This record gives sequence, structure tokens and C-alpha cells, in this order.
Amino acid sequence: MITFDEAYAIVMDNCLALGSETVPLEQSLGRVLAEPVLSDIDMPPFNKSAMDGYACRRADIRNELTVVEELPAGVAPTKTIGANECAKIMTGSMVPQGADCVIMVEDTVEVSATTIRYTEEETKTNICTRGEDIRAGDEVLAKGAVIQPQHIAVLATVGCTQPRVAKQPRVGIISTGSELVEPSEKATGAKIRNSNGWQLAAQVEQMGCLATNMGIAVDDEEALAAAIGKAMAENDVVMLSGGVSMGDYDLVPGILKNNGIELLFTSVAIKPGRPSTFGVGEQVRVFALPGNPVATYMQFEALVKPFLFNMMGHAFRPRHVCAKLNRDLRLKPAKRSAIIPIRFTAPDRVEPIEYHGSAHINALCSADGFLLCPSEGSSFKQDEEVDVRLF
Ligand SMILES: Nc1nc2c(c(=O)[nH]1)N[C@H]1C(S)=C(S)[C@@H](COP(=O)(O)OP(=O)(O)OC[C@H]3O[C@@H](n4cnc5c(N)ncnc54)[C@H](O)[C@@H]3O)O[C@H]1N2
Ligand code: MOO
Repeated sequence: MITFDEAYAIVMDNCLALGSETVPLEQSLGRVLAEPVLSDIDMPPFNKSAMDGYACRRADIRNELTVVEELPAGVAPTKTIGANECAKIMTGSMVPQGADCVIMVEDTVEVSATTIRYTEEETKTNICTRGEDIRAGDEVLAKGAVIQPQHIAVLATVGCTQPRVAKQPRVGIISTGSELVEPSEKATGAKIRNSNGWQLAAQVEQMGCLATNMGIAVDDEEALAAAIGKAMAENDVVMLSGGVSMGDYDLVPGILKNNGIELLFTSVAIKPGRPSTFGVGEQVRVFALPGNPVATYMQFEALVKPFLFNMMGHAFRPRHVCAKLNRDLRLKPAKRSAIIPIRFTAPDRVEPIEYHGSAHINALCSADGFLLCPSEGSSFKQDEEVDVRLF
């Protein structure tokens, strides 16, 4: 059994490089940038009014001003502003030459059809200067960024309509176990419905990789070998659930070895998730996760997700927050560190949720995150601050 940190280091050291491709901007949400994005323009591209009002010279704001033209957004000025002159200007319009401030329209009165007067003593400049946000040639987005809606805005701003992004790992998912039936069927007798395959496919899709749910493989050497061989041929990463502990029908590690997979670990000191297994083939990586659904979920979050992001060139950093415990929490020393699901009861307060162990998947539906408690045992007092990793 190796520590979780050792397992993490091993998977991160064994990523596959998949290369990059370009995608249309509208299909780039959630993809990882494969190269930095540089701006082709200054932003704003011209001195721009921040307010609706009148562009004029600060020296003249106490005088009656003659309005020499009107500047709706998108219309370039034709006149230079001279002494005691102004141009009526809208937010976002180009500030005319000669003007060094914009007075706000609600602080002015019309004196005649062509003149106005400012009613305040002072004004802010109210001009966004050319290039104050972005300069032409600036790196606006870094390689490795996961494209979010605000990144899409920046890509649009700099005219990057075909961003170069990392290719998405293809992940084939096999749910092993002769007790399994698919969710559309009624589970009778000693059968249960397959939830892991569906959950893992959703976890893979949610983080922007390509999931293929390859269905159920029964606990039979031949059937498992065929399913694993097919999954390995068609995917970059194969994820199995079940069949990795000590039972007579836990056949997965042996079949992986027979398929040319070198197993780098088969047991991790973490609860839930001890029998988590990882192996490498020539052009494929294989995770065999424990069948218990919470173990499957948690090991995906803790090990597989950072690994898949790393394959795409993104250094995944889970979000952590500090919060106070609503009640005492005492864990006995154990051979494995423990993941304890928690929920927030107030923005800065958490409590452990009722949790019966690694099969209790519905407990996760009310969890907001988890505490990682070391194997030496953890003892927390009510109101003590704990480090919460968010889902
Ligand atoms: N003698 C030992 N027994 C067990 C050990 C051990 O060290 N020695 N480890 C225990 C731990 S810890 C775990 S975790 C489980 C993991 O076992 P497997 O990965 O071999 O998983 P299975 O035995 O196939 O299944 C466990 C459990 O999960 C249910 N399951 C399996 N697949 C699915 C699925 N796709 N959807 C929903 N539920 C699934 C399965 O029916 C079992 O109830 O082993 C312990 N035993
Ligand atoms: O490690 Mo298992 O996942 O405890 O139940």
C-alpha cells in the first residue's frame, strides 16, 4: 500500500501527450488552451468616453460651452474641440481631439439650442485611455487556461476565432461485475443497477474530456479480457470500476497484466478507495477503481481528474476554503487517511454528513466538499477551523 501523495505523483508522472487542434470559438468552452493568446489590438482601441455627457477641455468647465457635434457610439469625431467648445458624446464613443474630460449629462443644463453649462465645480476625467486594458502584442490568456465564458469574451475581443486547444483524452469506461444490470432494467434477486459507469462518464464529460460508457462486463476472464482489449484499442485512457480487491472474481488486475499493462500501484492508503489501481501501456493509461460508488467518485476527483487535466496541459488546483465545524469530530488512527464528506450549514460553517461508508452514494448528494484527515487520526473541536476541499 502506498500513500495517496505517492499515488498522485505516480499518475502525474505518467500522462500521455495527445497534441493540439484548433476549434471554432463557439465550441471552445471548457477546452484547455494549448498556446498563449496574444492581442492584435490595443484595448480600448481609442480614447473612449466612460459616460454619457459632453467631451470638453477641463479648463472650460465653468464656462458656457457650444456643442459642435454629436458622437453616438461607432461614429468617429470630425472636429477638434477648442476653447469653450464641447461634443455631445455617448458612453463608448471616441473622445475627440482637444477634449481632456467628459462631463456627465445629468450635471449639465441646456442654455440654448446649441449651448450647455456644467452645474458642478469639478469633474473626473471619465475617459478610458487607449490600451489601458490590453496593449497590442500582450499575452491576454496563458497556455493551460481552461476556457470559461470570460475567456471567450477576451478571445472574441482579440479576434481569436480559432483558438488552439489541447486534444481531449478519450476515456472508455467499463463497469465490471456479474451483479450489475443497466439503469433501465429492474434489479431483481442479487442484482443491482450499474451507477458507476454513468457517474464516471458524467465526471469525465463535466471536466471537458470525451467519455464512452462501454457498459457492463461480467466477472469472466474471457468477457473481461475482450471488453478491456476493445477499450484499450479505442481510447487514450480506460477506466474500470469493480473487481480489484481480494475476492475470487476480482479478476481485473490479472487481465490488465495479460494485456501488456504494467501496474504501477494496486493499493492506496486512503478511505474510501484502497484498491485503486493504475497501469501504463504503450499508448494507453488504465485506472481500475474500486466498485463501491463513493470510492469510485472520490478517486476520480482525487486522482483521475488532476491526471486528465494534466494530460491537457492544465495544472488543476482544487478549491479549498476554511470553515468552522459545527460539532466535535474525532477519528481514530488508522492505516489509511480518510475522506469525510461535509456540507455547509452557513457560509463559514460545516458539519460532517451522515455517511455509512463507501457504498453510500446518496450521502454525496447533500455534500458540498470533504475533509482529508490524516491516518494518524484527527481530532477537531466544535468551532475549530478546518480545511474544506470543495467539489
Ligand atoms: N477481503 C477483502 N475484501 C475487500 C477488501 C479487502 O482489502 N479485502 N477491500 C474492500 C474495499 S476497501 C473495497 S473499496 C471493495 C472494492 O472492491 P472491488 O473494487 O473489487 O469492487 P467489487 O467487489 O466489484 O464491488 C464492490 C461493491 O460495489 C458495487 N458495485 C460494483 N460495481 C458497481 C457499479 N458499476 N455500480 C454500482 N455499484 C457497483 C458492488 O456490487 C459491491 O457492492 O472491496 C472490499 N472488499
Ligand atoms: O477503500 Mo474501500 O473504498 O473503503 O470502501
